[in-house]
Amino acid sequence: MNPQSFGSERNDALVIHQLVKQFGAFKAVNNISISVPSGSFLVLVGPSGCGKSTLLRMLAGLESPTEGEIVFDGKVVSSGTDGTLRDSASRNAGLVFQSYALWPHMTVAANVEWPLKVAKWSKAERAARVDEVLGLLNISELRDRYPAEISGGQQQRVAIARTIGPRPSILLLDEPLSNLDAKLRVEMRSELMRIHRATGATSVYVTHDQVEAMTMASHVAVLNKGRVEQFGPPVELLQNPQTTFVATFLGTPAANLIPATQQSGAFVYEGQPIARIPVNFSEKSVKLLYRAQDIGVGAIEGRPQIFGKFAEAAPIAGQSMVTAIVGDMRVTGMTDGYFTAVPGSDITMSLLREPDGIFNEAGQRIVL
Ligand SMILES: Nc1ncnc2c1ncn2[C@@H]1O[C@H](COP(=O)(O)OP(=O)(O)OP(=O)(O)O)[C@@H](O)[C@H]1O
Repeated sequence: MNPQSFGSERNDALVIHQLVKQFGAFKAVNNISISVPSGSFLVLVGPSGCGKSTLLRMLAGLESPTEGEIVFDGKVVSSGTDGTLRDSASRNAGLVFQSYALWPHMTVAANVEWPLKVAKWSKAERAARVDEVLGLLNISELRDRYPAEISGGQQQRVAIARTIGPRPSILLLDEPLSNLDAKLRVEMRSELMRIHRATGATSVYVTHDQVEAMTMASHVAVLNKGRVEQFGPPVELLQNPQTTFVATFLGTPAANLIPATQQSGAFVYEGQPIARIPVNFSEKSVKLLYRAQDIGVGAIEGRPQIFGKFAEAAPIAGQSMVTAIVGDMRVTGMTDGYFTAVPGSDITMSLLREPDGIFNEAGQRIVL
């Protein structure tokens, strides 16, 4: 398929088409295709080394693809086929890094003005735009300070102001909050969402923090070893993970997966029947998905039980999230109030409902 027509047919602002980035024989990005409409907030999430930054650097034009294409607003900006590599200005993309890299010898206002000068905006337009973006980021009063005279969180705001100044249609953010403390991170998350809406740009945001991904995204791509494990709206990924990797990577706490085998008409774990077998189901060995809220703490009459050793409990909104070590698994359930026990002591967990998904041994969801 021609990616250019693919992009314009779909009318999507960002189309990534069969993208590959190879370092020697190693494929850091291995055949990724994703497409999102204008104004989307696409989050790339995944464990360390899965290829998030490499993909973002290709979107920014800092790396060229080995194969495949990137299409912004219907225009091919990078192509592994014909070697197209537009620079970041002509691809109308703005990049915010983890490290803010402000120019230390320039004031806040001058830092924000600089890219507008480079883009040859007139003096009056520059002055108006600097006022506007400093206002948008709530840092107007810092305009005459130097980077060394403001806090880390304020520097981050300046870096964002500088990036959105030239009105990029695509905003690329590489773990921009990772240098901030926990409280500031949460505040800046909402701020970034507000700025995203105010600019109308299509944003691509890289993080390894799945909570950040789930709160901010309109679309999430979960990456694993250079490939997309699953792509979709955050709720869809949470409710309907297609692989055990996604099920255990997303969600707080992550879902539990209990191995089971078919024996005399039931799924059995450690000799105990724990779940019904769906009709016409042939797979012998499976992994059953249970949400933490579907696992109770203690023996509950009439429900299948599993036995382990107490590991830890964390209070969450009036409930306790209780984790047991069961064989070589961690199993997390919920109970009302504040739970405590001696680490290593025996604990019984009850499965309150039938599993919320069945996966084969290769980790793929079995569609019933
Ligand atoms: N210039 C390079 N040369 C060789 N290998 C590279 C290069 N850049 C990245 N890699 C490798 O490609 C893989 C993906 O790296 P990348 O930085 O994209 O991962 P990431 O998902 O962003 O990780 P993190 O969350 O730790 O930042 C890693 O195994 C990395 O070592």
